[in-house]
Amino acid sequence: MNLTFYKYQGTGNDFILVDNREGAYTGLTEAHIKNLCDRRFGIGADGFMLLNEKEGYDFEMVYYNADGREGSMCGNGGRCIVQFASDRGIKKTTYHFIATDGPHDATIEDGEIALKMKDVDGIQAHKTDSVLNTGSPHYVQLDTDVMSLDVFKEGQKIRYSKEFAEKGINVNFVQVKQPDTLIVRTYERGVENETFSCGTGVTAAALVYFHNDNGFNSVNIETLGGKLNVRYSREPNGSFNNIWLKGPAVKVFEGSVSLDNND
Ligand SMILES: N[C@@H](CCC[C@H](N)C(=O)O)C(=O)O
Repeated sequence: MNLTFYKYQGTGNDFILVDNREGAYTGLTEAHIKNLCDRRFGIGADGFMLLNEKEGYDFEMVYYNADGREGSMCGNGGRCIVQFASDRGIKKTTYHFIATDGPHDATIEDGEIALKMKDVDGIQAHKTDSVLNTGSPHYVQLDTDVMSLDVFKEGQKIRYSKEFAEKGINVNFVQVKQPDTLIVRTYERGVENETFSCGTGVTAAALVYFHNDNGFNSVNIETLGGKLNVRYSREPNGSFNNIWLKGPAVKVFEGSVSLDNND
C-alpha cells in the first residue's frame, strides 16, 4: 500500500500530514508512524498528523509524536494542519476544528496562521520553575543564556526525573531578551530531543514570563526555527484565556511512500 503525504513546517517544527477524510489511512500502526518520522529510514519529521472528517467541525486533527504514539495537543502542528486544510481546498474565514484537547479556532492572517489555544487554569510552582498545561504538559525554566545550554542533556534530566518519568513532560528553557521578547528552546517528549520550536511550549513560556498588568498581553518569541507571537488575557484569579499563537506554516514538499517495508 502507498501513502500520499505532505510535509509542512512551522518555525522548523516539521510534520508529515495525511488527508484521511476518506479513512484510507485509519489503520496505520505505531511502527508505521515511527518509521515514517525517522530521519534516516523514513521521510523524517517531529510529528505525524491525520486530517479526518468530523461532523460539526471543518476537520479533526489527530496528532502523533515521532515515536509513533498519539500525543497531546501540538501548537505548531495545529497551525500547519490549518494551512494544509486550506491547501486541500477547505476554505474558511475562521477554521473550527477538534483536536485531542478540545475545539480550536484559527484564521489565516497576512500569510500566517493564528491558532486559538485552550484556556489555562493556572501555573503550578515547581521549586524555582513552573509547570502548566497549554494542551500539552510543559515545564518552564528561566535561564540567562539559553543559546549556550545543552538542551538535550538538561531537558532529558528533567523529563526523566522521578516526578515526570512516567507520563513525560516537555521542557522549555526561557531567556528574557527584551521586556516583550523571549528566546525559548524546547526538549520535546515523544521526540525525546530538542526540536527547533514548540508551539504549546512557547505559549507556556509566554504565560509564565510575560505579564502586562493591564490584562492584555502580546509576547514575541524567538526559537531556533523562527519567530512566533503569543497574545492572551490574564484574569485576576490567575487563569488565562483568549490565547492565540501566531506564526508561519509552510508546505515543504509532497510525495508517496510504500508502507510495505514499513510495518
Ligand atoms: N511540537 C508540539 C508539541 C507536541 C506535543 C508533545 N511533544 C507531547 O505530546 O507532549 C507543539 O508545537 O506544541
